[in-house]
Amino acid sequence: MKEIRFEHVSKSYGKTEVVKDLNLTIKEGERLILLGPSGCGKSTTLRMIAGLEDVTSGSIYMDKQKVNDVPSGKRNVAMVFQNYALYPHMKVIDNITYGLKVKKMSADEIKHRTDAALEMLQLKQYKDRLPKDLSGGQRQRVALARAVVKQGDCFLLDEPLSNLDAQLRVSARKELVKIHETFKQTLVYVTHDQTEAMTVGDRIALMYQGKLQMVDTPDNVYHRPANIFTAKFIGSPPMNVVDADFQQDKLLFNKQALQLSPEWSRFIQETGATELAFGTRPEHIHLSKIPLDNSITGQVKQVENHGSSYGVYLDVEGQEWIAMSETKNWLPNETVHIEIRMDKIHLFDKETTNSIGYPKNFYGE
Ligand SMILES: Nc1ncnc2c1ncn2[C@@H]1O[C@H](COP(=O)(O)OP(=O)(O)OP(=O)(O)O)[C@@H](O)[C@H]1O
Repeated sequence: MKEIRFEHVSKSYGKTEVVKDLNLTIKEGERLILLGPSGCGKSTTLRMIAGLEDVTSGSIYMDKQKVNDVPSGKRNVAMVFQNYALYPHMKVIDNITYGLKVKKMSADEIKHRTDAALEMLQLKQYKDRLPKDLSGGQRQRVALARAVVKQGDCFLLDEPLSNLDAQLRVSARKELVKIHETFKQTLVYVTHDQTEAMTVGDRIALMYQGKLQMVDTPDNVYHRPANIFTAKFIGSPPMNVVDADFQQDKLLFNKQALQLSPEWSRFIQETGATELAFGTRPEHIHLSKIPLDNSITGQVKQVENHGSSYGVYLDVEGQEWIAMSETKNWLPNETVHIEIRMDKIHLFDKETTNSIGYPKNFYGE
């Protein structure tokens, strides 16, 4: 088990910097998720840990050792790739044991480790098959078994579940967490799927355009997003983030106003912010056909069926909002009253896009 530390790490391909001044400590034994949209630099970051990519500037440490110049084979990491990278001409058992044989491990130790991995990943009955005769899910389990038997210090996974169907992903996700709880290696997991990140991660490191946006627990990333990008990336449908003005104890949307709680108005005054972006999650909005206390109005644009609830798109003073509703009887162009959970709001500095923070003792802290 090892701590992995990035100190001012940047990576460029030619003139394009794809990872920018990354400072991140991955704690020994934790499950850290590298999350972000396609092309944000997550795979490159993982490959730098594995030693499959050079670092352009800065340093990577594993515990106290700087590993920039340590070759991949000497870093004691096990990696699972998105396409599994199994040897097509080798049986399952040989795929799993190959790396151990290359390392000249004793036959007894190889058998011990392999039997345990076959058992854990329910692969015993497939051990003599070739990869082409396995389903996607089974191949994925072989790739995991091959990584598990290495018993490396770090377990690196690059979108390991992306080739599986939705149901298999859920069971594979649980299996992975179980494996990790057995071995407790430092686990770094790349995905662009926020559900996977929320369910598997002890912490999530969210990246965008090569820059780390926030690193924190799934709860904090969801409830206390550090900036507008994080607020909109996490959560589905995404958080509404719209322009608002602050005046005394009110938030103004053009001529309409929402009353703030005394804690929030004091807090905003303390920060001195006036140009604000206001955030509210679609599930924290309640729609009504009749006027409500502390509400504003908007016009219904479209209703979308989400299965268990309906997404209602609204025009509020020229800005688009989305609210979740349990009912679908909202008519296009109808004026509706919008009530917001004022204890669950988010405010961002419009210029920097960073959260202005939250009043002390808010959410019962
Ligand atoms: N060998 C390479 N040469 C040039 N550019 C590269 C190379 N590898 C990656 N890139 C570029 O670096 C950027 C980051 O790529 P990376 O694979 O790390 O992104 P990612 O976040 O993992 O994306 P995805 O989820 O699509 O795999 C992308 O713009 C990509 O095109």
